[in-house]
Amino acid sequence: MAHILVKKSQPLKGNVRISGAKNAVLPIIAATLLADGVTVLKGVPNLRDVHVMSDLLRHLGAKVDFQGETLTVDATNITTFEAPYELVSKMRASFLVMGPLLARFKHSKISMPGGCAIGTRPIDLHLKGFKAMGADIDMDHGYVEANAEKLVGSKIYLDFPSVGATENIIMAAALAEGTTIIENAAEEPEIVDLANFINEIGGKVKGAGTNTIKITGISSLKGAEHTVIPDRIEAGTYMVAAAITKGDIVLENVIPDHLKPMMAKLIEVGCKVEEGENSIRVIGPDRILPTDIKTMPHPGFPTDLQSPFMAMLSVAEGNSMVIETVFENRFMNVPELNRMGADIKIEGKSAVIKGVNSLEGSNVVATDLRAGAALILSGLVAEGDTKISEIYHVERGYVDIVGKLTNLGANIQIVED
Ligand SMILES: CC(=O)N[C@H]1[C@@H](OP(=O)(O)OP(=O)(O)OC[C@H]2O[C@@H](n3ccc(=O)[nH]c3=O)[C@H](O)[C@@H]2O)O[C@H](CO)[C@@H](O)[C@@H]1O
Ligand SMILES: C=C(OP(=O)(O)O)C(=O)O
Repeated sequence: MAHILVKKSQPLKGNVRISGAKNAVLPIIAATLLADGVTVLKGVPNLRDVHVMSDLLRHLGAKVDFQGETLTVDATNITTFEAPYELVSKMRASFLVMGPLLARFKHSKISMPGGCAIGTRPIDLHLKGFKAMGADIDMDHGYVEANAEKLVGSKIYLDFPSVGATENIIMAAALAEGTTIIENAAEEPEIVDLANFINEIGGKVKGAGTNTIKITGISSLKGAEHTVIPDRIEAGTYMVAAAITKGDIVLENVIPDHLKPMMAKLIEVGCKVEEGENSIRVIGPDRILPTDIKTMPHPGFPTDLQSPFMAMLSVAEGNSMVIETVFENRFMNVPELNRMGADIKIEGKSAVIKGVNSLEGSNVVATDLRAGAALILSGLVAEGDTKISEIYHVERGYVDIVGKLTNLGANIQIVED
């Protein structure tokens, strides 16, 4: 098992190219199951989660080839509709194959994704959507089995704008008979990218990016070529890296519109932010100013950047508050930050952060993907060595984070234990 060793670093400076979005490409790979023929995806990030999703599609019988940033899928001949525990337990997004399999083959059996470090993460809203379209759902021995004679378009109101449920229902509806309307749908940019992809393969999805999405079912879909949007969460993490190290970083390959909540907060904490057409420059202040953050579905502040922002606020000049409203257990990194000398107290959904003057390098554990990124950011400004273990979490979502930070001047390396 390897760990990441971070030493106190100089202000990070230079350009960093942002990779394709993990949370866009995973549902899009699932959606390739809807199409006959070959689909070519460009700008695909070389991440552990992308390899897991590729393996899952191969298990189902699809041909998948991943070279550089191009992923080619031919899902014309699917040989099984079952996703086993071994593959689903590696990554919750595996459950996104249920909608497309059900739509195309009227049958699907997927291991129930369990909870994870950040919360219980039920799938009731996904299933509510499939049932409304006419599927029978059975739960047995840890598996969810869905069967339908045919899927019929329906009006579905989501109790919460779940990203995954919105995606799974869009994919199921793409090949259903008639029209599906999703109300209180998630509005994240990744939903828009999925809808664009489905339209490129011949589908009819309207309204993605708003809270009402209308999908008109089509009888069959054909492969196409699509370029994945840049990763706004990876981008936000490098923006915090500039802020916390008093650095000056230009992010290339970003869509500034997707980063509005992050830019607004960074300006509040004292950063200078310059927006280009496909780039953003962030210049960190001498000392971070305190602020409050409340995570919300898009276009609110994203929960996936809550831990990196908290790491930054832990060294602010004053007190901040972070309220996590999306996942019930996303403060797992707090004890680790406190081990590094941060002063953070949790009260229910809120974390009260007393800014400290400095952090101390320690042995810490990456409890989840973004918690791991937060610890790397803290390590960049902590006195001494920070040794972060369980780094496979970080590798799920950041392409070559050690290489990209090193290019910006960070003192960071992977050490094989
Ligand atoms: C692969 C991917 O894209 N992951 C992202 C996706 O996760 P994911 O799609 O799992 O997140 P959701 O939007 O579905 O979850 C948001 C909240 O809704 C709850 N819920 C969800 C579904 C359901 O059927 N019932 C239910 O109660 C969840 O427990 C959670 O509290 O969106 C999250 C919210 O922006 C991000 O943090 C994740 O990075
Ligand atoms: C929570 C995340 O991902 P996942 O939904 O794949 O666990 C994330 O990207 O921060």
